[in-house]
Amino acid sequence: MVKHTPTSVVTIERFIIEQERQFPEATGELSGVLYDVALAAKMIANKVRSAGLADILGAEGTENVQGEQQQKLDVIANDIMVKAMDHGGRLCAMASEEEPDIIQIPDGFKCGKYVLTFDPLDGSSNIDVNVPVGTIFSVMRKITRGTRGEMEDMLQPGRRQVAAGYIIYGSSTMLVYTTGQGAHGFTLDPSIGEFLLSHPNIAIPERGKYLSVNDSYEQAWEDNVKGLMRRYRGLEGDRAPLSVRYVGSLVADFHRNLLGGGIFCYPANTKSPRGKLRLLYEASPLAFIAEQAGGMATDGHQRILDIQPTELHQRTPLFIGSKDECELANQMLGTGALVGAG
Ligand SMILES: O=P(O)(O)OC[C@H]1O[C@](O)(COP(=O)(O)O)[C@@H](O)[C@@H]1O
Ligand SMILES: [Mg+2]
Ligand SMILES: [Mg+2]
Repeated sequence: MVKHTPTSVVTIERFIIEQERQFPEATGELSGVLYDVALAAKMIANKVRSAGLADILGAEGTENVQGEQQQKLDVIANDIMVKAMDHGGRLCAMASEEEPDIIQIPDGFKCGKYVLTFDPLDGSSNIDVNVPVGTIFSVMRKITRGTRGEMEDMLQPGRRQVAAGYIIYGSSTMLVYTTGQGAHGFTLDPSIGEFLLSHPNIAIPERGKYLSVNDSYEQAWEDNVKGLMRRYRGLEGDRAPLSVRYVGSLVADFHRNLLGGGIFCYPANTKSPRGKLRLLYEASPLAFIAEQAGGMATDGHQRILDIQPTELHQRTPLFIGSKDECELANQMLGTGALVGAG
């Protein structure tokens, strides 16, 4: 792989090609999928940036399959993703947080060998208050015969992902992705409209600094979860307390912890016994990134990437980020017993 100096100007397209060259058998189809995602990201970034001026804030007045009120930008971002991805001839089907069923490739367009699942706009509750939001995506290879995408192609464990990533629409727009060769970050240079390599080979600190959790659910947590949070906060055992940071946009909380070290937790609670976050297009893609950056992702009992999905919109408890904090989660939740100090 070409070594880039901090000053070399590397567009995401060039970086994707260099990665592809590592695989002589590569056809370029996966690279094509990543180009299309980068294009969709620029178009969504444009909408998010001027949302306040364009009357696209607020609720759409419709509900999605999760029973959530859809925001106008949820629907706009979903449309942009579908329209950017459905005619390139690389995908055979898609699935989105905002659509109940599999999104088939329209008749007349060529079907390809990949499936894409995505969360078009993550952090919807933060759209109207100008707090960072994101987009999350995951790519897997088609495993069934025939041209059309089937449920079986979607319901694959995360370890089968061939690519995954997210875009954060924050003070700058960044795209972070992996194809299993490390996790790399690109910053959108608005003056030229290009994603440029800014964070090659991201490595998450082994021991975290931040704890991201919505503890307004504390009353609804199991005792072992409460015990775990007391450990993270240094209220029990001899760990230094983590500093609490919670934006309420998974992508933004994850991104901070990926760069600065920390753990994002969305445990199950009596109201949401399977947690809130969706396995296929939130937990699995971020788990692939976390592991490629030297971190971990677990539901407290097993590796997120080993969970066999059974439903398109299934949820999972999520503990993701620095290795040290994730291992403590496994220790304390896996056995359910309160583990000794430290
Ligand atoms: O308000 P809560 O319960 O803390 O949930 C916040 C979580 O819900 C989400 O907004 C769910 O994602 P969507 O906005 O894509 O539905 C996450 O981004 C975030 O981490
Ligand atoms: Mg989301
Ligand atoms: Mg969403």
